[in-house]
Amino acid sequence: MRALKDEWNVIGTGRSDETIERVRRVGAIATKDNSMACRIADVVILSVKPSHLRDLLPLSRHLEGKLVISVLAGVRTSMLESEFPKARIVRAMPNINAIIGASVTAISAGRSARESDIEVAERIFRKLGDVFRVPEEYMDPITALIGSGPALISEIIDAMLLGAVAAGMPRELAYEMLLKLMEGTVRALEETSMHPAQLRDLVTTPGGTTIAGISVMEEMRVKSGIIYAIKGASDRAKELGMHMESLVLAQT
Ligand SMILES: NC(=O)C1=CN([C@@H]2O[C@H](COP(=O)(O)OP(=O)(O)OC[C@H]3O[C@@H](n4cnc5c(N)ncnc54)[C@H](OP(=O)(O)O)[C@@H]3O)[C@@H](O)[C@H]2O)C=CC1
Ligand SMILES: O=C(O)[C@@H]1CCC=N1
Repeated sequence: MRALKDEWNVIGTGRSDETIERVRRVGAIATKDNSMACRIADVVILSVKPSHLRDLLPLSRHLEGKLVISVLAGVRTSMLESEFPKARIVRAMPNINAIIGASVTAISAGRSARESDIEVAERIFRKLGDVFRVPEEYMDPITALIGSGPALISEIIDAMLLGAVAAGMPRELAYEMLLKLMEGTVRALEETSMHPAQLRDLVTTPGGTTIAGISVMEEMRVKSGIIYAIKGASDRAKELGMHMESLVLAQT
């Protein structure tokens, strides 16, 4: 929100005093009145949990002619278009790295959105990092890979840290070196354009330490576990969207 404030007048809403206080702390206008915020705004960003979307449906009457950007996991533009028929819809999936301006955000246009709407969404999310325009059919896997990705990668880093401690390294030293390792590996892949398997093979001396580590990873099915983790998160995004659609249909 702080990054957006440099260029736009930002109003943040919430139901609790804590949220209002958080919005105020970043210097945006804070209110509990969603209707008023929607009436004033040119662009409305929906960022409640998918299960809370139903509470926002009555706002439809204030959204005529507005650009509505939804970051809700799993919720399809077609559904938002049927609930907010007079608004133009763009769907976005950012990630938590937005807190340091390093998000990767995917955006897809709904049928009602104009080119200029997608450009506005791009301008907004570019303030928070990199932006990719994608077909909406990729949004559920992107939610898994990019939206949930920082958590999955943090789990991997945490596991490697524990491994280093188990092998006898002091935690602080291991953590500092581990973060540099992550950064260096990403840069090596980017700058050489090597496939990860090529880089792995360069490190894997016959009969050496790396193959000993990889063998354990294979025995523990770590790689399959990660493949299924991404697939499972993507399936969950799809399930959340379908669940929302059935709840909304049941209500109308
Ligand atoms: N967390 C992440 O990394 C990512 C999340 N997303 C998506 O973003 C959305 C939000 O997720 P997340 O930030 O984790 O969830 P949080 O619960 O942390 O945030 C939701 C916010 O919505 C507010 N809120 C809920 N209901 C209303 C309402 N009726 N009117 C106004 N404000 C309301 C809540 O404040 P209060 O309770 O005070 O009302 C809270 O600040 C989800 O749909 C998720 O799928 C997408 C990408 C990444
Ligand atoms: O866990 C979630 O549902 C949200 C969506 C992407 C990241 N966090």
